[in-house]
Amino acid sequence: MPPKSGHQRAKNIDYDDGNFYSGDEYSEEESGAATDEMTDEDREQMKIGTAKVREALDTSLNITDAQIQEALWHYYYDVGKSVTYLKNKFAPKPQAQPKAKATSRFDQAAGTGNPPTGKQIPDESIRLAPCLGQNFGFEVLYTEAPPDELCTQEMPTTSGFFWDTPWGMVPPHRLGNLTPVHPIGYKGGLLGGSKLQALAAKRKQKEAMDTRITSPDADKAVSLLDKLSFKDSKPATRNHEQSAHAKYPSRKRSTPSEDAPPNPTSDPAPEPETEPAKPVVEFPDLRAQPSMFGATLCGLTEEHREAEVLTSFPLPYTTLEAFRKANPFDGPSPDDIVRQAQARGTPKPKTTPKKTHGHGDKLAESVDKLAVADDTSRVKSKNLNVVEEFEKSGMKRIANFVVIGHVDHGKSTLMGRLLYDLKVIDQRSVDKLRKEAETIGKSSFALAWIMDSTSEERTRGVTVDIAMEHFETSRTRFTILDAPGHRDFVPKMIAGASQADFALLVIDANANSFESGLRGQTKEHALLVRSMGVKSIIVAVNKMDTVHWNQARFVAVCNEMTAFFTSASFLPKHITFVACAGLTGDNVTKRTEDPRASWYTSKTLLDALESVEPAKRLIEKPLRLTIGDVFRGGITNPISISGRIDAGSVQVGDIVLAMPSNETATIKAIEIEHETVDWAVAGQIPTLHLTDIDPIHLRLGDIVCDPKNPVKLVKTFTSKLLAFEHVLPGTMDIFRGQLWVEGKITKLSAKLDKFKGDVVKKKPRIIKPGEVARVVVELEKELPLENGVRIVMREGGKTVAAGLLEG
Ligand SMILES: Nc1nc2c(ncn2[C@@H]2O[C@H](COP(=O)(O)OP(=O)(O)OP(=O)(O)O)[C@@H](O)[C@H]2O)c(=O)[nH]1
Repeated sequence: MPPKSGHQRAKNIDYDDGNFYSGDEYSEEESGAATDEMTDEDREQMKIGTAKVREALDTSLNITDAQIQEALWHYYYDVGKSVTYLKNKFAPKPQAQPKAKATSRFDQAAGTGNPPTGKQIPDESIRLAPCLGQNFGFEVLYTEAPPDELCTQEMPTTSGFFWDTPWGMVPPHRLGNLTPVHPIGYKGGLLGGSKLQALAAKRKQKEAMDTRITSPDADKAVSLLDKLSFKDSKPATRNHEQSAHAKYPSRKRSTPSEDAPPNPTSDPAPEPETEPAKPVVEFPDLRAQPSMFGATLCGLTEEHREAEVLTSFPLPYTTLEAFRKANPFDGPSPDDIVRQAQARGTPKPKTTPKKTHGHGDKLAESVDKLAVADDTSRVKSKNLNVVEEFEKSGMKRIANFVVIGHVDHGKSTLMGRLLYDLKVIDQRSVDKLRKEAETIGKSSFALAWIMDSTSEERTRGVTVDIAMEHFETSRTRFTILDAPGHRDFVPKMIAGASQADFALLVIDANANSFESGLRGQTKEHALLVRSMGVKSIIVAVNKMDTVHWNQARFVAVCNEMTAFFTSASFLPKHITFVACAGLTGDNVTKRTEDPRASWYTSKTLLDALESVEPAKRLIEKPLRLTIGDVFRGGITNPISISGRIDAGSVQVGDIVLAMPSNETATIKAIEIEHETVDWAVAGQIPTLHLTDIDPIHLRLGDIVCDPKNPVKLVKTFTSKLLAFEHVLPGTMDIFRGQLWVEGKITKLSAKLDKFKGDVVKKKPRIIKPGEVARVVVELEKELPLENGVRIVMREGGKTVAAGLLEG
């Protein structure tokens, strides 16, 4: 039968169980041995003690004098302890404990079975359990009673699955600082001696200490230190001694200096010149011969070496000639070849192929063929004057807006409806989506699927990533950035907001949903977009069909939100409310015909979008593009990025600088809304196909800028912040768009007047929600920042403040 796991044993044995002290480790014979060396004084004490114990014991218990004396002997004539022990041992046993649940072999092996019962041992809060640890040359310190399984007779030489592992054969160089002790084999008893032995030894130690230190406090402290310093006291020697004490030892009165444990406060005792002779106990060697694998792993014993057993085991085929000649690391790796070819961007000059191992060279050739398309020398700049080109083009206004709001308030559906009504999406595609949505029982999501295109988003019914779609009216080219509403995706929403000129906040008109939205992301999103510089906001009070186009409900939502927007420093003239229903299309692109909505005479959603004045384009400023997405892997365009141009312009052939990686790249091609173009200007969200750069240097949120006018990397800055929560000096996550690093507010310099910006109070201790302050921020790593850039501070997944960089 395989040895039981420690956990299983722990379940089946109880410290209170009478059998715990029985068996080989304690017998009448041994107890006799223990009294062999009694002094007169011992005999006298024994006599008195026996009488007292007998008196205290229940007469119905059948306990002999020898048993009482044995107990007294081991408890150093402590009548109380002896009585407790004898009662425990001989009193009728309490009802059997219910059988513990079996632990699976997997749990046993993984050590994840049920925890040991961990019963407390009386008078001891800390106890050393050397029985397991000694097999590995160290000891285990338990802050409570050690698991029962460590102290049972069923304990093999090592525990659990590793009981037959040849520990002793571990080669010395693998041991590090460990001093292994050879397993001592089964000996029919506890490796560390019986409980009585332990108690007797402890009492002996205490006695020795008593003679040295008289103060009771010092005594306690030293006894604790002794327990802790147990590790340092020559483990190997003690292990040998312990293993020799298979029988209960006879007790000797020893002088304190002989047996006292090492006292860390006193000078170390000089080492004895010669080691005292150790008792030799022979145990049968129960270790199995090492397997071939084990021998390979751990090395061979002397015996095996002498017997000229194989000392090494060649791997198959390694003796073959071809194997010896082939060196897989000879020459560049396939990755290196691809990278070099990409970086060069020029076809490799034809050289006479070396007759080598073939594989790497063939790959290099084929990569070079592919790399023809990646020829940097062909990326010629047309050297256009982009500002003039833009003015000549008569391009429509550009407006990018981010759709924000609490999860499930209908953002994607509303945008799907907008695109459908504007015929950006044809009827056939919508029918197809409807069918697909019906098959998985989500027909109401068909319009949302126009925006939510990934299978994850469709099956979960939740937007996960920013979706980008375009549409245009007679005056404006719009880009929709549909942000996820779920709080787990707030950083994605920040990414969307960082590319937007204005925001569309979608609110469910239903009272319950509106309330939960306020507690959730409705307000947080609005604050975030404001913190990121968005000035104008359209509020779509959506799902008006669910509240029967109740005017009072609409007014209530408008009032509550207006109060909030004002506190978040949106100007009333930049806030527009629209009552609509995305699912039915009422008031989205055309006015509703529902008679219940006759009270609403204001703008449709499309009119509201048209009436927002887009942000001013900073075309003549140096280039600043925030990377919103990175695409990798195309053969012709191995690395592409997309993102909003915050300032400046780009054209094909331009060399741009990515920050903070500080790496340059060449623009190979530009695409806007799937059309190839020669240039792009501030406000647009182009896709740039790049060359001469490794993808690792381009991350979401990085800034692509003009190498002649690069953005600075900053580690410490002053910021004017608006607090949404209480702000104290301390660590925060600092966001610059999608880029974020850990940082901390090191100083609250001043509290400012919210409207005029004047200093109201110097060195405030705390900034309350709604207050504006000047603070100093230190970042763990540098971020590309410059004056006027907006940052967001979040802590524990919550937005606590937003700031404007001052320098
Ligand atoms: N009755 C009614 N239901 C609507 C309306 N708009 C959306 N819904 C429903 O609301 C649910 C959620 O819509 P979504 O468009 O996925 O919501 P969302 O805000 O985009 O959700 P996330 O993107 O995951 O944050 C869907 O079942 C829609 O059919 C509406 O105007 N009226």
